[in-house]
Amino acid sequence: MASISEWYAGKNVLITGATGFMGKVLMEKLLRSCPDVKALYILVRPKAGQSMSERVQDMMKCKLFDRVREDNPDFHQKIVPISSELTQPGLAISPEDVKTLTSCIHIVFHCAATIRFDEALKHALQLNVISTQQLLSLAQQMQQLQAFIHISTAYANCNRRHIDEVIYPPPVEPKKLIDSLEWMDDSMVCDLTPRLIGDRPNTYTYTKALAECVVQQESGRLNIAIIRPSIVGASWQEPFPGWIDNFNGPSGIFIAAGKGILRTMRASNDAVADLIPVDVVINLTLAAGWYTAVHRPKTVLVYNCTTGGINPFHWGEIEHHVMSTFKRNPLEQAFRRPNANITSNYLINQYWTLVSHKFPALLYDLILRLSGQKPQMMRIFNRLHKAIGLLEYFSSQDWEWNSDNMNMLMNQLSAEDRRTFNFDVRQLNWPEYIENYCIGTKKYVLNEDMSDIPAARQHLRKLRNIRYTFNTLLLVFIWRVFIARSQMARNIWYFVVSLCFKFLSYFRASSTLTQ
Ligand SMILES: CCCCCCCC/C=C\CCCCCCCC(=O)SCCNC(=O)CCNC(=O)[C@H](O)C(C)(C)COP(=O)(O)OP(=O)(O)OC[C@H]1O[C@@H](n2cnc3c(N)ncnc32)[C@H](O)[C@@H]1OP(=O)(O)O
Ligand SMILES: NC(=O)C1=CN([C@@H]2O[C@H](COP(=O)(O)OP(=O)(O)OC[C@H]3O[C@@H](n4cnc5c(N)ncnc54)[C@H](OP(=O)(O)O)[C@@H]3O)[C@@H](O)[C@H]2O)C=CC1
Repeated sequence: MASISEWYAGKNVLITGATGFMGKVLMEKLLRSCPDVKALYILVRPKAGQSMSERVQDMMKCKLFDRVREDNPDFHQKIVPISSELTQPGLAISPEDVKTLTSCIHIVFHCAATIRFDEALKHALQLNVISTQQLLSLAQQMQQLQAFIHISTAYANCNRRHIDEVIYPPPVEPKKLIDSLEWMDDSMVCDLTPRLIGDRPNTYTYTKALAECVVQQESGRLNIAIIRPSIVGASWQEPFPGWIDNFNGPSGIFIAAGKGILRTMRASNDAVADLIPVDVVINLTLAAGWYTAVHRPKTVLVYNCTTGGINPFHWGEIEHHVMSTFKRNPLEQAFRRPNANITSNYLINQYWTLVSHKFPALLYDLILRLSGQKPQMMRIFNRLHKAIGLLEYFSSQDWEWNSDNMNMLMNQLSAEDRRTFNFDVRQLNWPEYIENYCIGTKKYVLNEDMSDIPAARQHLRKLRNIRYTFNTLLLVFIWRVFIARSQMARNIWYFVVSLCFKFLSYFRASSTLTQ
């Protein structure tokens, strides 16, 4: 049987969400490991004042594509951008482009979604559900289509503790919800949202669950697979270790901890941190594309793409390795020395939030105000607290995912494919992975140079000296205010000092006797 790379040779691939984190890694891997792929059609919209082509050109200059560029400097010729706004009717694809896509596409990877946890329900529904429905309708018209791969999330059913590789009944019939929300104004939808999402934590997981149901309903004549990754993190091996380009999920938390901003967070030390490297997800996705097209399973196969059941690692261990990496490889211009602790205790967390977040922020803003600058620290902390609040649900509990289909797929691959499209997370060395992940946030998210580490260390030493000076001044202040003003406090203080003195004298005497 043809290898995976051979199967992709000569194929036209359609990718949505190609400008996103996973979409880019998917494109890179396809271009590098399947060099004979015919063309990658990518649906892109203009954004932030940049046209579609400017965005695509910028994207291809990205460091992620360095290895592909080395192998084939003309790789951009294989990329065909198609203008599309997924929230518009017909995905806003021009009739000519529809004609091209329906006549030539062999496989579709649907990665686009809004992954924000605070997304308004109407928008999340529009993008994650209705666009998926529209893309499936387009796919139905594709004459050469062999497989449609939908990227979902392992947390689509996070209201369950044990999650099998099946599509669960939806919380509501998607069509009914779409029809109802159509006539409601935004404030009505906003009021109704908590009732609708029920025991799910946000509109993201809710709409991703509905999208799975839509995929099943529309699966009719199509060959479909669903990939459900857990928390997608930096790359493990490919194209190089530690590739990451955003603040989503744990990345923003790691950065905030490395910068010394985040000192406390509610998370369970013993809960499994179900992180999955992005290259693992992409390798599995490409392999699932091949399997779906070649073996044409009778039902929609769902692949839970997780690590917890195979090679578990816990949030407490993550905290330890993140802190240790940032102490050895500090980030530039840290606010304080990195020292974050996670706790599952609400009151302890509230206490440390007050002492280690709010108080230093107020103090820093006061200094900024006094020096004529604009206060900013409290604003940063308010945003951080909002983000943490949205993530805590996922870091305070664990889930069990069945990953039989991932194992089945691995067994279907030849030894060579298993190496080229490696998704065997049993080999993942977590401490090494977390170290590369943290260094990746430094290099690729914050664009910091590794050669500046000595200066960053020097800055940490300066912060340590400031802290010692501050603590000494605080002690003197406490002494002045509380001790020096009250006779009783003074007596207690002299008593404690004389006790210490006696203790020391005793020790000195006993140590001279033993010599
Ligand atoms: C010592 C460490 C110990 C570890 C402890 C445990 C850590 C546990 C952590 C996590 C585990 C759980 C994860 C579950 C995952 C589920 C899996 C999936 O299926 S999907 C993927 C997940 N999706 C998200 O992660 C979206 C979350 N993000 C949002 O919903 C929004 O970004 C939100 C509400 C957090 C912030 O919204 P706004 O409107 O305030 O800000 P905005 O527009 O997003 O960003 C503005 C700027 O701030 C940066 N930013 C965003 N998030 C940041 C952050 N967390 N820290 C710092 N900067 C951040 C952005 O890059 C942006 O920068 P510019 O304006 O472009 O320059
Ligand atoms: N990251 C994670 O931890 C996890 C992600 N997933 C799933 O993986 C998939 C990819 O996630 P990820 O790459 O991290 O997400 P990103 O936010 O990085 O990328 C989202 C992509 O969707 C595109 N998109 C969003 N809105 C529109 C629109 N209206 N029209 C056209 N395109 C649009 C974005 O384009 P643009 O650049 O124009 O905004 C971008 O390319 C999603 O389906 C997500 O649910 C699942 C589990 C975990």
